Amino acid sequence: MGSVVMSGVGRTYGEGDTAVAALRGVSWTFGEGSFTAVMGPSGSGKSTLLTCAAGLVRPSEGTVFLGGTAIHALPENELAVVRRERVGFVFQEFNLIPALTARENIELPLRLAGRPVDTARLDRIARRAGIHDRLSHRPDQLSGGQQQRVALCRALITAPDLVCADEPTGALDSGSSRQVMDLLREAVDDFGQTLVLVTHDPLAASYADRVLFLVDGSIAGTMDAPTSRNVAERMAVLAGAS
Ligand SMILES: Nc1ncnc2c1ncn2[C@@H]1O[C@H](COP(=O)(O)OP(=O)(O)OP(=O)(O)O)[C@@H](O)[C@H]1O
Repeated sequence: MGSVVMSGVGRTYGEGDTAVAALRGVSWTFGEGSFTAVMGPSGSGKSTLLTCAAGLVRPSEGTVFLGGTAIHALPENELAVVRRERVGFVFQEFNLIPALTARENIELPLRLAGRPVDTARLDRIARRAGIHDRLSHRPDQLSGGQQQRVALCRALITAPDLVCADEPTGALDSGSSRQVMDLLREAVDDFGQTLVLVTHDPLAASYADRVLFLVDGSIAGTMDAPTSRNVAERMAVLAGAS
């Protein structure tokens, strides 16, 4: 059920003379258990695509099915539950709660949903993330890379239909970035998660099964089995054309 099917999705911000068409008629299926990187020039609509897929932003037109649920048509209160319980988010700024320990941060989505904490699953995920010996630390006692790995554990703890990662390595050095990207790849390969990654970094994109290129709010092409070199070359072509 962890697929996202978008059909004819458009999103316009503002009205009249100041209206900006951020997405224009995008149709795409993020298959269950797939890892897709979304790339494109600044302002091409990457974050808007991700937030429409996750139910954070409502499309102006078109339909979005998340794990079989028509989220474009849900009332706000039901959409909030979908976001909380069926989508995991990882952002550039780790967005951990400073007063909570790493373990409490990871447990938070389950507690908010009134669901029991599966301690064995939490420990397994934390061990895979290499933070099992840091679970009683608060975020300010952790490195940036460790904080991002805690954030990723928090995104995975509910076994969501979709994991959204928006520039998750943007604030990390190359070593920490590699650890986070390895972990995202494992979330797909070993936990069967469906993952959509927005990134400007060709190296990060090379971890995906496929890259989706956006230009001016439309799909401008795809690349399967990407390498960082091939992605960088395509991005240079797109930047020249846009
Ligand atoms: N809340 C908003 N209000 C008005 N315009 C917006 C809003 N969010 C995005 N836009 C506009 O929509 C277009 C697409 O933005 P979006 O953030 O989706 O692009 P992006 O490819 O993720 O950009 P970047 O790589 O710079 O983060 C841009 O022109 C942006 O200015």
